[in-house]
Amino acid sequence: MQRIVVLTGAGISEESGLQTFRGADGLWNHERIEDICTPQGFIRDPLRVDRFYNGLRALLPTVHPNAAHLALAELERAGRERRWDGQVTIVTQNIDDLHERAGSHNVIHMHGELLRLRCTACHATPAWRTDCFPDTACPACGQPALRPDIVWFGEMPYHMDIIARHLAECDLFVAIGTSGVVYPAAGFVDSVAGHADTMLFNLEIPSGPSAFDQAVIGPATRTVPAWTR
Ligand SMILES: CC(C)NC(=O)[C@H](Cc1c[nH]c2ccccc12)NC(=O)[C@H](CCCC/N=C(/NCCC(=O)O)S[C@H]1O[C@H](COP(=O)(O)OP(=O)(O)OC[C@H]2O[C@@H](n3cnc4c(N)ncnc43)[C@H](O)[C@@H]2O)[C@@H](O)[C@H]1O)NC(=O)OCc1ccccc1
Repeated sequence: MQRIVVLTGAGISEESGLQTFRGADGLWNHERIEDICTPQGFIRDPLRVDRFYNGLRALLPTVHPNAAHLALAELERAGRERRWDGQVTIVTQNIDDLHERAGSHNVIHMHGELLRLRCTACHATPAWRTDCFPDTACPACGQPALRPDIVWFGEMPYHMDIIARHLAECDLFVAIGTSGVVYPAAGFVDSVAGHADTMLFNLEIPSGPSAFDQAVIGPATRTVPAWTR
């Protein structure tokens, strides 16, 4: 049984029409990380943070999974139906729902999900609704303590124990569409060195010596289906 862990970043959703963070027209070119993607920024100006994520939430119904998302979902299905002796686990840094909409089930959102909220009082994670604002009462405890269920800088990513187990057991680690700048995700390739082969699918070779055994350069909608076929 081949065990594959696939780490995905904003680059896999770029051809679906979702901006990346650091590309030419990246999200971080228009907003300061400190204002939008830190707990301090949310405390300082929750409406501004809400406006930013509502902008992304409004986009989501207008975009669709692309050939790279669909290829990964098909690979998972082939494993489940024993057409291939293997298992795929997707660990995504993305907060969009395109992997699930493509049909993938084994998806771990280490940085949270755009369509979820989290109550800082009772830790419930209700689904986001259009009529939700920072002062909306939590449906579980009634406290006005809801925030986006997104991992911001300085906060511990989700499911790190499950992710660590999958990384320890995998024999192939694949990274797709990520710049390898943000930790702990950027350190996963080093953590599997010695027990797994490693492949990178990206538009460009990241700077510095590549930690990957193999790099496949090009748009993910072309390179990923060619790899899974
Ligand atoms: C900037 C960096 C140096 N800072 C960090 O890493 C920090 C601090 C830190 C921790 N450890 C360290 C070690 C060293 C240095 C710093 C640190 N890390 C943290 O704060 C993390 C949390 C980080 C998570 C922050 N949240 C995000 N996202 C959610 C929000 C949101 O989404 O709005 S990060 C966000 O940026 C990250 C990078 O983005 P990418 O997805 O890689 O996108 P990017 O635009 O950068 O690149 C796109 C790539 O795709 C390629 N591409 C483009 N188009 C295509 C295409 N068509 N096809 C193929 N490829 C393509 C491009 O070539 C490019 O390479 C992703 O993780 C993404 O989720 N938390 C934590 O460490 O907690 C500790 C802790 C421990 C105990 C207890 C408490 C706390």
